[in-house]
Amino acid sequence: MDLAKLNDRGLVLVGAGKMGGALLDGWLARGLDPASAHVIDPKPDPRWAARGVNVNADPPADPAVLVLAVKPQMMGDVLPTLAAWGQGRTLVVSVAAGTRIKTLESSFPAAPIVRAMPNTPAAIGQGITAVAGNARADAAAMDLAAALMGAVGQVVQLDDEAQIDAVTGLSGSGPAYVFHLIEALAEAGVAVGLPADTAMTLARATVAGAGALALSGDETPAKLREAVTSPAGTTAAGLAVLMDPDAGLRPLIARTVAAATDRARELAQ
Ligand SMILES: NC(=O)c1ccc[n+]([C@@H]2O[C@H](COP(=O)([O-])OP(=O)(O)OC[C@H]3O[C@@H](n4cnc5c(N)ncnc54)[C@H](O)[C@@H]3O)[C@@H](O)[C@H]2O)c1
Ligand code: PRO
Repeated sequence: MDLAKLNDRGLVLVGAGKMGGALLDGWLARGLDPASAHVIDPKPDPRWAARGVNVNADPPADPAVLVLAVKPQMMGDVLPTLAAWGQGRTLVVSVAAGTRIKTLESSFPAAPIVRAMPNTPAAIGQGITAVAGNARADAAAMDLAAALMGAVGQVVQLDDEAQIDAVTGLSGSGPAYVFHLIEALAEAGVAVGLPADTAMTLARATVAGAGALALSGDETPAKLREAVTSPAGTTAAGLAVLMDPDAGLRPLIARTVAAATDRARELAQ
């Protein structure tokens, strides 16, 4: 979408921390006029004001979109202060883990509401967001939400809000798993004899390059893996460890995603 379309009525972002900030970076880079962007945050990063975004000042009475990006634990304090935007003209988008549509509806009973679970690569337009709407979120509202999140990456529409917890465990938290993979690769490179900075350069570029290759064509990850693996070669030796059915990556990642999904369910309110 041309985010310039939001520029007439404005966008209000409540909570411009790591995720809200990543989204705002992405939207500003893709045509949102800083003068139409309004941040409400008690500890705003000075970069927003420096870029011409309105910070804690005179938000519009009926913005096109209200984006909630505070911690789920803060929602109880924050939602009652925002009820004036729940009249139905403003699309409410919450990116919070855990906070259910039902909870949001109690503060915004007349509003179209979309729960969205993005991830931080949105800051460079390479996020992925899953969305689920309430009954008032008609096709136009879902299109607006998909366009908003589509401006900063891919969008997946969910059939059922309950799936958002699993999305949170996979792609919401997932960038952290991948960053940890880079750390682990670099540390392993040092352990086998490389200087730390060289190992980090190699690890970072390997993960980024493999990720880009995985997205670039129709080859499955399995085919791409096989293309790296010469019979009886080095990769086969490494994968014998990594793909061990009991101690390898699969069971570890399964437990990792399950733990994050369980935590999203625990945060439910
Ligand atoms: N960080 C991620 O990768 C990620 C991914 C997907 C979803 N989320 C969701 O995004 C939300 C924010 O997470 P985060 O990681 O950006 O946290 P964060 O702590 O970086 O950001 C939260 C922001 O909210 C602000 N804030 C606190 N109280 C406020 C109030 N009363 N009114 C307005 N703003 C207030 C804080 O100052 C901070 O800037 C969470 O609900 C989280 O579940 C985060
Ligand atoms: N960051 C948030 C958390 O850790 C939600 C997904 C990623 O709770």
